[in-house]
Amino acid sequence: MPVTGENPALSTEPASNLSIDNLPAAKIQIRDLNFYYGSFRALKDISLDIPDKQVTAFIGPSGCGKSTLLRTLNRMYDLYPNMRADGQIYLDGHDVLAKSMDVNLLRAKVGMVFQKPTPFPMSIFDNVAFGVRLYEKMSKAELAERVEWALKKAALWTEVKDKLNASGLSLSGGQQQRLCIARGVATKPEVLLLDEPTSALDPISTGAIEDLIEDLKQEYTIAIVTHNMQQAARISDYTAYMYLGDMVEMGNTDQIFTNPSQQATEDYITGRYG
Ligand SMILES: Nc1ncnc2c1ncn2[C@@H]1O[C@H](COP(=O)(O)OP(=O)(O)OP(=O)(O)O)[C@@H](O)[C@H]1O
Repeated sequence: MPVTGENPALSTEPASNLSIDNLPAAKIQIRDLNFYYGSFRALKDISLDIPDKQVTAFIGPSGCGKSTLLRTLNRMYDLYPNMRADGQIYLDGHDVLAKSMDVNLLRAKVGMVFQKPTPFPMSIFDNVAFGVRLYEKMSKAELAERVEWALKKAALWTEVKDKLNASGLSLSGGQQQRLCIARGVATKPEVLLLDEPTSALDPISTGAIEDLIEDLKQEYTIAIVTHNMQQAARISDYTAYMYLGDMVEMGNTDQIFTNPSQQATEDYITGRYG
């Protein structure tokens, strides 16, 4: 990570809308973040910390800006000329929004898995090896070892170890999503962004991916967008509730689900919203 826009002063300053006791060290700090699609302001002065090696869930009604926030964290919007972010995002104190930020390196550190499984039209092995080949130089044996490691992490190895040359597209939906997670962890990112990763999956595949998230948080910082309130309650340590581009409240998941400080949060989680 190039040393650009370092701002160590931020690291001890918690964001003001957090109601969190003993928040672990922040991996990502977001301050006064606004995001625009053309003239439409989809994120409004968002400030929050994403704690290191924890699962943070983003919940809120459709269109409130959850995916936009996630995509801002690894600058997925960069290719679109009419989209822009202002404010500050720091990853370990490095300014993510700085022009000088190496975006490829950023995306190697901050991996993303999307709602729909998106395997590349290539073999299972090549799907997982894709990002590794892009970012690292290693021998064939080392690459094979890394692919096996990633497939094991994604709880897919036993199902595919005898058909690594088969197309990624030949797998079931749940397997394809675990393949995408394997591709996501293969580059050993520090942060994993999961945008509704189980919304297209059956309960068994969903359970497998939830177990996997629990396991992955030992090593990775995870931010997940989910519409499934039970899922947020089951797998996250912290929960942030968003509404119409605002960050209404963030807190310990138990506290948000049992004793939120905002009426709007309570209305949403108890199903009274809308
Ligand atoms: N490419 C785009 N161009 C213009 N506006 C967009 C674009 N993508 C999203 N928006 C708008 O930005 C706002 C936030 O959208 P976003 O997809 O982040 O919401 P969300 O909370 O993730 O919704 P959902 O839960 O339905 O996925 C919405 O008003 C949406 O219409």
